[in-house]
This record gives sequence, C-alpha cells and structure tokens, in this order.
Amino acid sequence: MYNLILFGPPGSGKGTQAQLLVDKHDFLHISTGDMFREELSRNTPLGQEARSYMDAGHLVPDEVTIAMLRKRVDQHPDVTGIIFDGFPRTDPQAAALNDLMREKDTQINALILLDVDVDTIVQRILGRAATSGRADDLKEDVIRTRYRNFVNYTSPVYDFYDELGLARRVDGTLTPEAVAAEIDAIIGEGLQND
Ligand SMILES: Nc1ncnc2c1ncn2[C@@H]1O[C@H](COP(=O)(O)OP(=O)(O)O)[C@@H](O)[C@H]1O
Repeated sequence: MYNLILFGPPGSGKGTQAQLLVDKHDFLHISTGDMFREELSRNTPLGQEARSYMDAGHLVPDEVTIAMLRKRVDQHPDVTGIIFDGFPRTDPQAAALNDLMREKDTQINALILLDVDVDTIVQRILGRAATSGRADDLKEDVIRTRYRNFVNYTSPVYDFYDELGLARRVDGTLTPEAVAAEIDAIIGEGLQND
C-alpha cells in the first residue's frame, strides 16, 4: 500500500493534485473538507456541527474529525493506496493517523507540502469563490483566518513527518502540471523502495 499526505495551506492545490493522482493511480482520495461539505449538504447532525466552524474558517474539533476519517478508512479495506487531503491538520490528528496506519499494518509513505505564499492564496481563493460556491471562500478575513490556522496548528505536522524523514516540499506556485510532475517523481521513488 502507498499512502500519501497532500499538505499545504488552503488554496495550495491539494484538491487539484489529488484528482490528477486518482486519475493516474488507483488510489482512494480522502478529503476531510469534502466530507464535511457533503455532510453539510445533506444536513446531517455532523454537517450541522461542522458548519459554524467551517463558515468562520476554524478547525472542526479533532474528536469529530478523527472519528469521521477513521470510519472512511475502515469502509475501504482493499485499496492500493490512500491520498489524504486536508488531514492531518493538527498534531493530535497526526498521532491518530499514525495509530490507525499501524492498526492496518500499513504506514504513511510521504507527506508533500505544496508551498504557496499567503498573498497568492488569498488571490486564488477569492478567484475561485464564484465557482466553488463555498461560504468560506467569499470573505478575505475568513481566508486569512484559515491561513493563520494553517500556520499555527497545521504547520507543526510537517515537522512531525520531517523527523521521520518523510516530508517533502514542492513549489505550489508552479503550474498544476509541473507540480504533478514533481509529485510523480516523489511517488516513483517511494514505489521503487517497496
Ligand atoms: N482535518 C481537519 N480538521 C479540522 N477541520 C477540518 C479538517 N479538514 C477540513 N476541516 C474543516 O473544513 C474546512 C474546509 O476544509 P478544506 O476543504 O480542506 O479547505 P481548505 O484547505 O481550502 O481550507 C476547514 O476550514 C475546516 O473548518
């Protein structure tokens, strides 16, 4: 099994790259943001709980997020690999993912940071707001809150994987194709080592 974490601030291109990877490999794509939006659109209790956090640009509490993620992984026991997109976003989430991988007799093979500066992020997200239909994409202050949460709570997760020798950085301001080529090269190294 090959398991990859796509990592980076909001608007860094994780969703775009995940889609390219799914088209190319037979990996399962798990986006916690997409899962929350799906719950929201079905107006489930989980969606209702997540809404206030999401609309303000805050993180949904770890317990809720971890339980949802775990359930999704459990639903797909036979996959050849998983792309984690938007998870883990805090140290407790990273620790929970570690436990989960160990339970399943597998591991995280790499974490790839899509590195993008904050001004580019604000421009990109405001630019996609019209088509994304996302409440949290419309206001610059909410976008900046999401970015600040990334810096404060999520970026330490990079160090967690860096200490394990698994963290890699890609320039996320390159074209989607160029970013994809770099990701392919990193996955290629990992697959050869298996
Ligand atoms: N792992 C997570 N932990 C806590 N909250 C999350 C997580 N993933 C998604 N969310 C919630 O869903 C929102 C949207 O997430 P996502 O689609 O990944 O957007 P983006 O990366 O563009 O901010 C986040 O702002 C947060 O409220």
